This record gives sequence, structure tokens and C-alpha cells, in this order.
Amino acid sequence: MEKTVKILITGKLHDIALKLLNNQPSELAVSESLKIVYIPDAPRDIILKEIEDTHVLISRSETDVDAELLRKAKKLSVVARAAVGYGNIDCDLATEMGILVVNTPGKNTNSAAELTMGLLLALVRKIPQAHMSTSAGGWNRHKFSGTELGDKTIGIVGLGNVGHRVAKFAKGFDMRVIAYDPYISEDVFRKNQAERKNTLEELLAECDVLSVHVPLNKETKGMISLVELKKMRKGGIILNAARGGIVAERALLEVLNEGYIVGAAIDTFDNEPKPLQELIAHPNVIVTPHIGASTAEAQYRIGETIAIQVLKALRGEIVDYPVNLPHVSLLGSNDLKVFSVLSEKVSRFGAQIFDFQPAILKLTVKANLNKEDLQVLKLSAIKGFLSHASEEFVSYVNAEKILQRKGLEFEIEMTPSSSAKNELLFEVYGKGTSEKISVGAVLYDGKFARLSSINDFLFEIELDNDLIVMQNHDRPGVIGDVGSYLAKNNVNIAQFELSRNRRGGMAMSLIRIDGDLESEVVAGLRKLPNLISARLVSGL
Ligand SMILES: NC(=O)c1ccc[n+]([C@@H]2O[C@H](COP(=O)([O-])OP(=O)(O)OC[C@H]3O[C@@H](n4cnc5c(N)ncnc54)[C@H](O)[C@@H]3O)[C@@H](O)[C@H]2O)c1
Ligand SMILES: O=C(O)CC[C@@H](O)C(=O)O
Repeated sequence: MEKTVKILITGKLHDIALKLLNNQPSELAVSESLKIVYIPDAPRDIILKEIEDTHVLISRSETDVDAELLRKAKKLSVVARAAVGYGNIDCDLATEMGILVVNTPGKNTNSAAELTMGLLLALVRKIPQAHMSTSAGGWNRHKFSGTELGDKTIGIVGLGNVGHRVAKFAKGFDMRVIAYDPYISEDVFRKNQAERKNTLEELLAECDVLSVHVPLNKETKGMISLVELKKMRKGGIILNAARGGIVAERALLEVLNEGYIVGAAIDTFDNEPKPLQELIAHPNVIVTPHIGASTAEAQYRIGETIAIQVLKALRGEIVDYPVNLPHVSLLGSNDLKVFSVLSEKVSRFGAQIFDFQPAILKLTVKANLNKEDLQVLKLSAIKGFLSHASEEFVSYVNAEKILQRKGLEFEIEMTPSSSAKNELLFEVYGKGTSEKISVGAVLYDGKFARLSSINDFLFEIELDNDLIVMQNHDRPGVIGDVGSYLAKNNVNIAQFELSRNRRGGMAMSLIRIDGDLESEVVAGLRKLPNLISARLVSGL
């Protein structure tokens, strides 16, 4: 029966996301049928109920994906954050549970940077106050006198996607741009014409406007507190369109009340959707309800990207924007995609053909890959092996952790390939000297994958459907007996390959069959004359 995947969407998404999920382009088509439950702005108790049988959660900032929610989510395999910040997702727990977390970095950058500049202009020119007064019939050209941006200094904390775009816009207003970001290279400062400040203190001492653009995490929570605010010059301005909590709200209120800081413009708050009332009502503060990403353009890009990430994840491919995928950044090429699927299949095959206690898994790769791509093959092989050998849900996310927990070692080796043929050899070693199996595979032209060997026996057979792996003495009549036995049991053979080490010695056969195969049918095979073993290898 076709599996149904439930996708729960708890934040408002652009229609493009639903369109892509409902009408999947052929290159992203998934084999499961999708049940989409779209409940933006649903109350928490409904979300907690719905999450129980959800496979994929797509959320925005209003949904806290915390331990309470994750623990109820018995079937969850993907959390897709339709935005950048994932501070409201318990990524450690998600990783532990094998749940992939993805986001959409860069897709709302321009919108967030434009809003930051909009807030700054609105604040220094008192635009909201002037609008309210004028639209109510007033005409006061003195009260709404402001200050220029030109020649003022903006201090940017976090020169990432949004920060460096704010730097660019501020330059357009003839501002002096200084920035503090200890995690990026000198080059990024130079490229964005931002003067580098080595400490936050140096930055605070020199800026008229302080704008934060860092993620919210343990290090940045409260990084602008009373002490830091007091290190700014008197008369400064604060902007926060990043995350509530980076600037301590009570401290900000205190310096605003003192008149030490003369204005603040805020889009993101500690307690959304019910921010600190005294702060949002302060006459020198202008506020917006976390709308940095709320533009048609950003939401289109986010909707499109998040739907693609979800479909890729459901197809078992490596996604473009993983948050918690160890060491893997981008799945570069289609060839690598095919190669990683092959790596997973070969190890899943290997996991089904030995009878000893495994100790070491080894993957030998003959190809010309960079380090990241090799890591993709490694994770695929671990995932393939464990998903057969483990009751746990295994994904690219938790594969290495589970392997460690099982006390298995993994070795990987690469030798260069000089042809259009890439090769894989997956080996499982036990503790005893004779405890070893190997499965080899070849990928021709990045497209055509074949199983090429099992131990010393050579083959050329596709790795799909269920396969019977059979060992027998090389005697006349074995193939005939097997063929009639399978026919009697209504099993249709799609491909039959025999390999033998020497005439009259040992032979190994691979039988690719159409449809599913009952294990009792395989058990019956073992009773035929001259058969040594017969195993069913499935899940390929
Ligand atoms: N208001 C909105 O709707 C909205 C929209 C987009 C982004 N955001 C928020 O804006 C922030 C920045 O987003 P981004 O896309 O630019 O992220 P980013 O990851 O591209 O940039 C963050 C930068 O902060 C730097 N950084 C991290 N810790 C730091 C620290 N302790 N001190 C100084 N610098 C530090 C990083 O090196 C990085 O360069 C995030 O909090 C994001 O959630 C808000
Ligand atoms: O719109 C959202 O859900 C949050 C947008 C923004 O804060 C982000 O983190 O990208």
C-alpha cells in the first residue's frame, strides 16, 4: 500500500510552497502520497495534537519546536523552518532523535535589511508620529524635526547576510560603517567597506546607531545589556530587527527613560506576540510585529525553497540547507546524488549477507571526489547499513551517532579514478580472521549503477527490487531446479546471474525478482539439492 506522509504547516506560507508540494515537478516527485494539514496561526494545543502523527513540520517563528513538541512527535523526520533563525527549535534534541532540520538562509536577507533601513529612517525622521498627527488633521512642522543619517556612524554587530546588506545600504546614505563579527574573515569586511572592530566595546564607543544582526543563541542572548548600552555615546539609537533578547529589553527601557539612548526601532521581541508593554508604548520607540521577512518577494523565495527542501528530504536526498547535518553542506552534482544512493544500497545489501558480529565497516571509493562529497558517501553508507540493522529511525543526521553508540568503527578510503567509471567496495569485518564480506558496485557515466561483486564472485546486476542471493555447488541441474521451484511459487524472475569461482567448485547466483517475495519461499529454496545458502536481500 502507498505510504502517506503527513506534512503539518503551522505558519503562513506563500502559495508557491503548496503548489510545489501538491504538483511536484518530475525531478522532485516523491513516491508517497502527501497529506497536507495547513493550519497557520493554530493554537499550541492543536499543534501538539496534530504533531503526533506528523512526518514533516513546516513552521515559522510563532511555533516553538521545543522538547515538549518534539517528544510528542513520534513520526517526525523533518522540521523545515521557513525562515533563517532557528533559535526556537531544539536542534540538539532533534539531532538526537534523527530529525533533520532545514531552513532557508539568504531568502529574506534583502527584505530584512530594507526593513532595518526603513525603521532607521522612520525613527530619525519621526515618520510614524508625523503620519499619525497629520492624518488626524494636525500640521506641525516643528515637532517632527529629525536628524540626518549622513556622516553618522552605524555599528553593525554580525556582518552576515543581513548585516552586510545593511552595511551596503548605510553606505548609500553616506554613513560611516563599522562592524563587529569575530567569525568572519578580514576580506568580508573589506568587500563590504565596513571598518573592522576587534571588540564589541570598541564598536559601542564609536557608533551613533547600533544595529544587531546576529543569531539568537547562548552567546548572543543579552549581549547588549545595560553595561553595553552605557558604553555607547549618549544620544545613541538602537535597532533590533534580528531577534528579541539580543538587546536586553528592560535595560533598553531604562536607558530610554533616562534619555541616555534617544530612540529605538524594534521588529523582534523577547515575548512575541505579547512584547513588553512599556517598551512598545515608549514615545521614542517605534515597533513592527516581526515583519522583516514579510514581503511578497521574500515569501515567494522562502516558500519555493522550503518546499524543495522538504521534497528532497522525502526523496532521501541531501538537502541544500541543512541545519543539523554533520559536515555536509551541499549535494553538489547529480552524479554525486546517484553515487550516494548507490553507496546506501551497497551497504544495505552488505548488511543482509553476513552471520557474524560486525566490528568494522569499510568503504573504499574509486573516484575523484572532494572531502565534502566523500563525507556524503560515508553518511549514505552508514545510513544504508544501519537502517537495515537498527530499529531506530536512521537519517543522515543521526547516522554517525548511532554507529558510535553501537560501537562500530567506520573506515573510508579513496583512490583516484582515471575513467568515467566510479567504483565502491563496502566491506564488513568481524573480530575473527575469516569474518569478512564485501560488496562491490560500479557507476558508469554517473548514471548506470550495477552491483559488480560479492566477495570473490563477479556480477553485473541492477540493485533494485528484492534479490535472492544463493550459494550452491557448481553441479548440473541447479538452475533448472531453482527456476521450476520459483515458478511453482508464482515468482517471476526479472534477471538471473550466475558466477562461479571454478568449474565444479562453488557458485553464487543473484536472482532479481518482480514484486515482493515471502521469506518462506526463500526458506524453501534452501531445501533444494546442492544449495548451500539462500538469502533474501530487500529494501534496495
Ligand atoms: N526580522 C526578521 O524577520 C528577520 C529576517 C531575517 C533574519 N532575521 C534575523 O537576523 C539575524 C541575522 O540573519 P542573517 O541571515 O544575516 O544570519 P547570518 O548567519 O548570515 O549572519 C549572522 C552573522 O552573525 C555573526 N555572529 C554570530 N555570533 C556573533 C557574535 N557573538 N558576535 C558577533 N557576530 C556574531 C556570524 O558570524 C554571522 O556573520 C538572525 O537573528 C536572523 O534570525 C530576522
Ligand atoms: O517570518 C518568520 O517566520 C521569521 C523571519 C525571520 O525572523 C527569520 O528568522 O528568517
